[in-house]
Amino acid sequence: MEKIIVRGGRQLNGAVKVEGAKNAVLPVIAASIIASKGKSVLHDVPVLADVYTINEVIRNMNADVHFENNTITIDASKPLTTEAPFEYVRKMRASVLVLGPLLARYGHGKVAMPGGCAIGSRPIDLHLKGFEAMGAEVHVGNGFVEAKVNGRLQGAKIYLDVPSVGATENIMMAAALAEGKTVIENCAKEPEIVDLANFLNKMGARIVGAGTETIRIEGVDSLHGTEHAIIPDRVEAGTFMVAAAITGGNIYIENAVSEHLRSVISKLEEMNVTIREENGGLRVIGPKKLKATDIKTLPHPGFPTDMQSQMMALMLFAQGTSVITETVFENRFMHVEEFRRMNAKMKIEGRSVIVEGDADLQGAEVAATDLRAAAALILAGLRAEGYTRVTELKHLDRGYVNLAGKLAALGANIERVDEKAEIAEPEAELDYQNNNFIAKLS
Ligand SMILES: CC(=O)N[C@H]1[C@@H](OP(=O)(O)OP(=O)(O)OC[C@H]2O[C@@H](n3ccc(=O)[nH]c3=O)[C@H](O)[C@@H]2O)O[C@H](CO)[C@@H](O)[C@@H]1O
Ligand SMILES: C=C(OP(=O)(O)O)C(=O)O
Repeated sequence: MEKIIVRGGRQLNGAVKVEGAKNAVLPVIAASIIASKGKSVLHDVPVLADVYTINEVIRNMNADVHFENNTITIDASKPLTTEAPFEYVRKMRASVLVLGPLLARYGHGKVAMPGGCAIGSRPIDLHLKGFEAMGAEVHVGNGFVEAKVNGRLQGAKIYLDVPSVGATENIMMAAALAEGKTVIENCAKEPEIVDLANFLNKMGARIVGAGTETIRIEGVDSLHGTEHAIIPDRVEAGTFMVAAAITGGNIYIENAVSEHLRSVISKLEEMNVTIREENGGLRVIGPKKLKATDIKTLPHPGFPTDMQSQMMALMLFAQGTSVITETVFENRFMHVEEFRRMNAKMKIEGRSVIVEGDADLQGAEVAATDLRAAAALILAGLRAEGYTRVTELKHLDRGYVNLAGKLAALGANIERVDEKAEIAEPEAELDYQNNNFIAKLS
């Protein structure tokens, strides 16, 4: 079992490059199986556990997948099988995104029903309602969801009760090959939706309006493989922004797209963090004193739930009390208990957490409860007193490429070790010339 050990107290400085976005590449890989002709070549693909999982899902369906040097080549032109078993869906809920492409191309798809996860119950009713509106028959039973249609899906007008990212993606992919026009109203507006629409359009789809609350899709008869570069990961960028802010450091984040990070930039600025656009990236400079603020997570362009726990770590060091309200997932506060192990003073009130600032945070052994919680605990460890040990790194590896290595390159005192190595290597080995930035900041 591996863990990350971080010792707080170092200011982070330097430059870091953001990878391609996990949440953009997963739907794009799922969409690649719609192509009945030609190969798709995807660039800037992050080397993540989730990418390996979705590659396995489509390989298992008979697609040829080759992943090397951040590029994936996918040939799905051979006949595919139309089933995704539980072993993949259990590892990664985004496996359910193959349902729309399968239904569109073959008139049939069967995927293990994704269960809930640490952040909430995460139903897929809106995906299924969309398929039904397009004429599919949907059956849920024996742990599977199966959708079929006789002939082609039919274009339809679909209103989403909540702007679900996954439902928008699944319906958009299905509608790309449906007969006639589909209109998705109250759809998700995330940058990853725009990236998927751009990919599908390069494959020959006719989609307009991605990034707004109404997407219009004119179905076409077939789609072909294409070449596409994945957009940069706004959540990874946001995580490094918090790393600069929490250590009072100065980090240049190459590839960070300010347009995708408006709400995060605005909240960090409220907390006194300096942020400048520079050569196609962002420079982030942490202040001497962070100011408390309040955050409410919302669908894009509101504040992203995937940055909620990292901001909670930052609020611990702000002057005053901050409040975080989580409106997207009903159970995304599992990390609060772990922060408390580090001596954080936090109170959960319904869907809000009241975070007491000026924390006297102390290193402790803590467990990641989801992938963003893993990052948040590491961020807190950068400024906590002593050693923080973060376990359950399988969550981190789903969504971050070498986070410990990248933070170390920026000056953090951080190591990833397996438990045996830690016993062999006493804490003293990890010690360093403490430049004590906390003293400088106060
Ligand atoms: C792989 C990927 O891109 N994951 C992201 C995606 O997840 P995902 O696509 O699963 O998230 P959704 O936008 O679908 O979920 C948002 C809310 O809608 C609800 N809902 C969703 C679908 C449905 O059929 N019925 C329903 O009620 C969910 O329970 C949740 O409360 O968007 C989330 C919200 O920005 C992010 O946190 C995830 O990182
Ligand atoms: C919740 C997340 O991802 P997923 O939807 O893949 O679980 C995330 O990226 O923070």
